[in-house]
Amino acid sequence: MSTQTSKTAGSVRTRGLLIENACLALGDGAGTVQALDNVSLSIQPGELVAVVGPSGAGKSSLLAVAGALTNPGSGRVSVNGANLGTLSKAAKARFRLENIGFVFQSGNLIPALNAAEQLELVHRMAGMGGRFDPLPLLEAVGMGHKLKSRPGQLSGGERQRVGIARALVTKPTLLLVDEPTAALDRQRSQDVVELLARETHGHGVATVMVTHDHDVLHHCDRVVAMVDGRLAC
Ligand SMILES: Nc1ncnc2c1ncn2[C@@H]1O[C@H](COP(=O)(O)OP(=O)(O)OP(=O)(O)O)[C@@H](O)[C@H]1O
Repeated sequence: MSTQTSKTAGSVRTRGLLIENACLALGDGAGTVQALDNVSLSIQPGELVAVVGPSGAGKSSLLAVAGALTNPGSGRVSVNGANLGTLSKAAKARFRLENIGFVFQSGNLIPALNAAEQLELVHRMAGMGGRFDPLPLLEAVGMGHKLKSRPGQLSGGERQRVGIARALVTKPTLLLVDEPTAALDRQRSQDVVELLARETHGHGVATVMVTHDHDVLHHCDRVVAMVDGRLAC
């Protein structure tokens, strides 16, 4: 598998996401499950990779270690050259906010905020400073005309679009997407994943999308399958 690298100050940095030999055991005693079993995966900037597999295969665990939410028991996870295992808890939280975008099943928007405010909040929380105009990003996802709409006034597909725009506010290196089409009909599922592909390619983001929806896989650059904590590419 080829990996894109860049030279900085004499050292070689791997861009995008690099997971090397990650193992993660969950539960304890006789109930211990090997959620990740020696998983290695490299995703380059501008690449949309789908992760498929049966329930319990380890897909959420993969997103959790890639997103610095869980430390693997062994192995190494790097995002844009930064080894997540060396970061303190606080540094990890900061790194997540500044470098990693998350998109969840239902959009996970804040009910009281309109579309523009959802994006403005992330901009403020990330301490990005300066004036922020949410319109270009919302226009990019086809939601420029619903700036003032709250989640309750939007369809499932529209909420998902706002969720994608919100995840892109910080210009993340890595976008982690969990079942984005679970609540959507066939056409909206196609639209949302097509949008993810466009934004991934346009912004040079490394995107990992967990999905059970095989109808959307043709939008992805690569599909990897997980079974029993292992990647079967
Ligand atoms: N907190 C936990 N304690 C113990 N075992 C766990 C825990 N969370 C997950 N597991 C187990 O780890 C394995 C991987 O779970 P994971 O949630 O990563 O799978 P998944 O592929 O995302 O499943 P699904 O498609 O159903 O969401 C499963 O066997 C699961 O039962």
